[in-house]
Amino acid sequence: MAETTTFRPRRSVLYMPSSNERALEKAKTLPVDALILDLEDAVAPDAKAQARENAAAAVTSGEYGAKELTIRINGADTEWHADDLKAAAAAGPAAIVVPKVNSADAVRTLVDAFDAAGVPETTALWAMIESPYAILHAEEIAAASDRLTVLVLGTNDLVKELYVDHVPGRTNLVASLQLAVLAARATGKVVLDGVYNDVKDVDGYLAEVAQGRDFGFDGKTIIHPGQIEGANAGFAPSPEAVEKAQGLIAAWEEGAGKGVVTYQGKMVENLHVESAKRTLSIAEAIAAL
Ligand SMILES: CC(C)(COP(=O)(O)OP(=O)(O)OC[C@H]1O[C@@H](n2cnc3c(N)ncnc32)[C@H](O)[C@@H]1OP(=O)(O)O)[C@@H](O)C(=O)NCCC(=O)NCCSC(=O)C[C@H](O)C(=O)O
Ligand SMILES: [Mg+2]
Repeated sequence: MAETTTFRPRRSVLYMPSSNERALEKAKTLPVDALILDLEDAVAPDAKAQARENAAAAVTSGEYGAKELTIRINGADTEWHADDLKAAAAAGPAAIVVPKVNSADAVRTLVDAFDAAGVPETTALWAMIESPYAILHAEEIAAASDRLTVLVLGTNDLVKELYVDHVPGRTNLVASLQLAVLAARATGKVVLDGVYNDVKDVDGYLAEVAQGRDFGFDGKTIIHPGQIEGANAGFAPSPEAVEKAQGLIAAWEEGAGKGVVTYQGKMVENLHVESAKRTLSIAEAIAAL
């Protein structure tokens, strides 16, 4: 289940309350890379059972095209966790998203629980990193199992646990975001940025998308259809970046055998060529969607 072998775009990963049947229907046509069918925070306690059924039915419906379908279950310390896991195991989504994963031991316990519940091997574990303790142990969490393929930042819970507010530019989260990206890169995992709550603030949202991309996130979790386009564009290589990557590779190949060439006046070494090739392979994977 290594994520590094085949690249799968996860620019836009949309949460939706699995109790919201209208949203579940609408999502079939939305151009997102992945969906998180939520059973946790977005679903009221008295709607949990129906949401569980809806999420399982969505996963097995075959009506969501190529979108990667995941189910976010309730945390291991809740009364709903066991039933959620059982339903998700039977449905077999691409991944089960588990909130508030705080340690490597918690990952190992979850993987054992997946096996005990009969979760298919094709279903990965996506772990949500959303507490100060989890941030400080993100590398251990990420490395704890091959089954864990994606780290998902939960910035609402993180802000709550840090006793801070959401501020423009996320200056109070910079260290946390960077640690999460470092942990993912050090262990070969995918890492998704947290959500932007103000669904009407387009400028603020796009600034946060750009910030997440610059930090090195692979994509953004989102909460509203209006946020899809910004994430899809922000986490895809721009046409200029693709053109530059092609030119850089061509310049390198023309200077065959030299350890260093220049492109557009700048030094190019093999490591820059590797980055350019990565850019092109991401662009190709997106084009192939
Ligand atoms: C945020 C919302 C409650 C806003 O809902 P609403 O006011 O109904 O939005 P609109 O009227 O603008 O909706 C327009 C149409 O789009 C559909 N819609 C809206 N949201 C979604 C969605 N997420 N997925 C699919 N479709 C959606 C509406 O049904 C309308 O459709 P139509 O009538 O046919 O035109 C709402 O957007 C929402 O509930 N969002 C998801 C909230 C959620 O899942 N939250 C939990 C995860 S966030 C989190 O906490 C992460 C982490 O744990 C952390 O700690 O940070
Ligand atoms: Mg959360």
